[in-house]
Amino acid sequence: MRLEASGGVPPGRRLGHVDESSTPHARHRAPTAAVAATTPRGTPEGDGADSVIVVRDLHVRRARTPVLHGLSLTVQRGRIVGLLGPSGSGKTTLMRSIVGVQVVQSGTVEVLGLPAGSRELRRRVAYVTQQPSVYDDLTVRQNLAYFARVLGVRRTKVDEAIARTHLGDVERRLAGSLSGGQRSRVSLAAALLGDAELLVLDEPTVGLDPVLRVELWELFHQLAGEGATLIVSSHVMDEAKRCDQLLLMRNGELLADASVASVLAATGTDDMETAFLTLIERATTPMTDEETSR
Ligand SMILES: Nc1ncnc2c1ncn2[C@@H]1O[C@H](COP(=O)(O)OP(=O)(O)OP(=O)(O)O)[C@@H](O)[C@H]1O
Repeated sequence: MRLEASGGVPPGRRLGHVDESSTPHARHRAPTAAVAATTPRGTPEGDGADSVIVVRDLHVRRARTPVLHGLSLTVQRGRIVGLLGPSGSGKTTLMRSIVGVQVVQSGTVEVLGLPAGSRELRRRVAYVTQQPSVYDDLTVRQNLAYFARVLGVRRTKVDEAIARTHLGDVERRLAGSLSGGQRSRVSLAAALLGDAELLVLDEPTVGLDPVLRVELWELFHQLAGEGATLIVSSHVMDEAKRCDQLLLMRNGELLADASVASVLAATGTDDMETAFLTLIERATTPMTDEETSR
């Protein structure tokens, strides 16, 4: 995971990966299986004071290939939003668009009432990428003390972040000597230093044992209880059940934007993995004669 936007993108890191082309592309057919209980797709409620993220008709290309095909969604304050989908479905690209480091082809992304990537959002939005962003030759504590200084926050925030991410046992170890899961937690701890209003976390539980996974989800719920909004991507379907809102993605489209209960009810199952597979199956079922003759 790499900390990109808590207190700004690290020096030397280019903003807005320029990988779009201006060539228009054909609009994809909306999946027939879309579940939209939270917000009807295509009609985000952008005016509500509690909308932290409003995405409208977002199209993104990467290396000239269309990756996001007209996504629209709204996220309300204090929610934990699970961003789920197979590898390559566009989760990271959507997250990058939300934190404002992705050039978009068309559409709009508003975060906390401002265009994504606005300077004013730098301290209000924290982004933890899949690649840990830590200095290997500094200890855990030194890493966090450094980021605290960059952000201009009190040193006590370092203790708080270490405690919240359960890094106390390794705080004096060099980051380079830690396991992948521990290094990821250092990145997460750095993201917590600034009390960001929106936390965008790309696969934060990868490489964690089941106990730590549960503890991390407890932390996410505490943060949401304190008013933060969290976008958490994951491949692990049972983690979806811990979220308030699910965004299920496939091939750059939203198969569902709904609560867990709605997704399960719409697919007639109790199991999130089966629900997701059902949605995929419905989305890929060829249209019937009846539908095409309309
Ligand atoms: N830098 C890049 N240049 C070109 N194409 C890219 C780049 N990064 C991602 N892509 C492509 O964009 C699509 C979406 O990728 P993205 O990383 O957003 O998916 P993802 O759902 O986050 O995948 P994963 O779960 O494996 O991280 C994929 O087809 C991927 O190959």
